[in-house]
Amino acid sequence: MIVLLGSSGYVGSEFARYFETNGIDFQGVSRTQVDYTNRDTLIRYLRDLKPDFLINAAGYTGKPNVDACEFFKADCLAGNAVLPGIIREACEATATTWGHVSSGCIYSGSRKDGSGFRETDPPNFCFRSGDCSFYSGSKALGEEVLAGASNCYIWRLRIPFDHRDSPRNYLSKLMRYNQLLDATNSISHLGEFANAAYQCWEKRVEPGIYHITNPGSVTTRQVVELIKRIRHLDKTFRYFEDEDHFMRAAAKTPRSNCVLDSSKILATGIKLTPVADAIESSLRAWLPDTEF
Ligand SMILES: NC(=O)C1=CN([C@@H]2O[C@H](COP(=O)(O)OP(=O)(O)OC[C@H]3O[C@@H](n4cnc5c(N)ncnc54)[C@H](OP(=O)(O)O)[C@@H]3O)[C@@H](O)[C@H]2O)C=CC1
Ligand SMILES: Cc1cn([C@H]2C[C@H](O)[C@@H](COP(=O)(O)OP(=O)(O)O[C@H]3O[C@@H](C)C(=O)[C@@H](O)[C@H]3O)O2)c(=O)[nH]c1=O
Repeated sequence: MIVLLGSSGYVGSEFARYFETNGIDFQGVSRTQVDYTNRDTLIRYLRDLKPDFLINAAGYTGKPNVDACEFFKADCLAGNAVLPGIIREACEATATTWGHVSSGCIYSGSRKDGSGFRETDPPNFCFRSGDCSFYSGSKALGEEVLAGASNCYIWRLRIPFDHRDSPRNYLSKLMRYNQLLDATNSISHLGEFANAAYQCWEKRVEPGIYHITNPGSVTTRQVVELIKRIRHLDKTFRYFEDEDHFMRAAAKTPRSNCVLDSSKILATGIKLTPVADAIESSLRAWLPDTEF
């Protein structure tokens, strides 16, 4: 059986859906049921339950976006930097193998030759490198806390999207923002992310860091072209002149826009659809949310 921390959240709900769809036995856990932010409580819980595997989909993202992390720094550090350390200690004390949902937002740009960052590249959008968002800094710290953990997968997710219209879905955001930042990004189909992360455990892939982004990268303009062509949206999309304009007009903190190399996970045999194809199928299967 799998323990799923943070099952009430956007990413946690996707893992829960995946387990339900595939008939996989799991227990979703919320802090209101078991205070998994307390190490002794978590150890007791794991000793009683003896799960085969634990997934940490809990953390602090800020709502509606990472700008909010600039105002709730203690929550952000507690959820993203301290909590992974508590889970590590509890999993080591109970010999539980586990996986942690991290973020690719600890990078900015691409490698000097234009290729995507690999898992071996040090973060360049974190507290140690200087300019970064508080969110990204806290996620990079969370990974530092996990350095050397032998029984742990670190899965880097980025700017999730799928066919479900939602305030957290990147495609929904692009359809609704008043103005867009043109940037180049590697991004993750949320369902494929949950599948690939679980497959790491199922196939007993070597623990360590994995970029789980759909192969390739896309510019904002390319995604908008797909939205226009497939969703026939009657909207004029406007763009910020540059990042400075974006920062002045719409953001409190800089965003990570980056390209990641996902060849490490692909080399394990785990499949991910090329990014443009994954976006296209999400838009074709689009489930609009009229209340949002
Ligand atoms: N959404 C995104 O765009 C991306 C998210 N991620 C990472 O995925 C993880 C989950 O994100 P997402 O599902 O979007 O987040 P949500 O806010 O939707 O859900 C996170 C869940 O974490 C639990 N939690 C535990 N500690 C805290 C805390 N200190 N503050 C807030 N919530 C806490 C809560 O569950 P409960 O109270 O029920 O226990 C909450 O529902 C995070 O680590 C995030 O960094 C990575 C890349 C992209
Ligand atoms: C606010 C805003 C953002 N953008 C762009 C900037 C960026 O490229 C993209 C996403 O920015 P947002 O502010 O919507 O989302 P943001 O909160 O930065 O999203 C991030 O959340 C955390 C939890 C992660 O880990 C990331 O992977 C990523 O999903 O949209 C616009 O084009 N226009 C806007 O008005």
